[in-house]
Amino acid sequence: MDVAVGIVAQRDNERAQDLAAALVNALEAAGASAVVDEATGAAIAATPVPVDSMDDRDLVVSIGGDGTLLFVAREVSPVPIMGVNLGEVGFLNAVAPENAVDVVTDVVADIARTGRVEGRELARLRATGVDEDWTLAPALNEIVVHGRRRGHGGGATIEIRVDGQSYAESHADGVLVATPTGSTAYNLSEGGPLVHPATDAVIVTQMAAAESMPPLVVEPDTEISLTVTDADTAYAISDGRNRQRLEPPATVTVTPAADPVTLVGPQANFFDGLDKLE
Ligand SMILES: NC(=O)c1ccc[n+]([C@@H]2O[C@H](COP(=O)([O-])OP(=O)(O)OC[C@H]3O[C@@H](n4cnc5c(N)ncnc54)[C@H](O)[C@@H]3O)[C@@H](O)[C@H]2O)c1
Ligand SMILES: Nc1ncnc2c1ncn2[C@@H]1O[C@H](COP(=O)(O)OP(=O)(O)OP(=O)(O)O)[C@@H](O)[C@H]1O
Repeated sequence: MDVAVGIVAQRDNERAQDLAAALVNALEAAGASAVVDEATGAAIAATPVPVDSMDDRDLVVSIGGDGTLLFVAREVSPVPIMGVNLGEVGFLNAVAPENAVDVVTDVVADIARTGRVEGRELARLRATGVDEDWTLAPALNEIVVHGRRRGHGGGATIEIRVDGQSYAESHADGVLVATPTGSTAYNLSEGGPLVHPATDAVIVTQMAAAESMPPLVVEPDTEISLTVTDADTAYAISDGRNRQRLEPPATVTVTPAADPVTLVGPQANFFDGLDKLE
């Protein structure tokens, strides 16, 4: 089959753009078609398309840091994604830049031969408003519910219910519901546990709670509900970017999202990656 690839390079990053240009050349030489995001298309000789229109591609390559991959996942999933790491941490991006051309052309040759893409499915979380009509973009890392702002005077009282049973209720900066993927991100900074990526789980971590309970790990099909009171304003936020303003009292329900993210390419060694975290 003719394989169609999309490439998204971190904006304003010349190294990412140079690598995108090298990938376009290698893919076209191998008989595949390649398009790039619009910002990259303005900098290199390649066909630019909006990132959200890459959902018709067989594979999308994200060149940048974890933030770029989270952005690409939001725009193109369920299309399989390969992450090339140009960032500092790069937990989600297993491919080193010097290997990118070889790894991408090998994967594209496999897709051409088999018509299939091999990848690992990463679960996401879905947050919806109870009695309010909104749903956030699915979260690959975490859903955070917090008060007006982080820090003194900005918190709220948040009750956490797990499949209908009350687990904790406290004044806090917020509460974080994370996937195993997100365990190494914001969850870790707030004292939540590391969860190995092969584990199916959802993590619930309070943020600077006055009366804290230990972080809780539950099985993925659990319904977590967060009821916010004692604040004029609060927010529900998916992966740090997609946010919904709440007018407390308000309840947010967090459940498994229907579509996972499919990550293609070699899997980063989890324990080696931990050295990169602060
Ligand atoms: N105090 C904190 O640790 C904190 C605060 C806000 C957001 N975040 C994280 O940033 C994410 C949004 O990313 P962004 O790029 O838009 O914001 P950003 O640019 O502020 O990135 C924050 C940092 O989180 C790292 N990161 C993201 N996902 C990770 C993961 N799964 N494992 C390990 N590190 C990871 C990134 O490499 C970056 O260094 C959110 O999902 C949240 O997890 C962390
Ligand atoms: N090609 C692009 N087109 C549009 N938006 C982009 C593009 N590349 C990056 N972005 C925006 O930039 C954000 C992430 O990039 P950012 O530079 O903040 O972090 P990063 O990829 O984690 O890199 P680093 O590790 O260097 O911080 C995305 O959420 C997205 O909004």
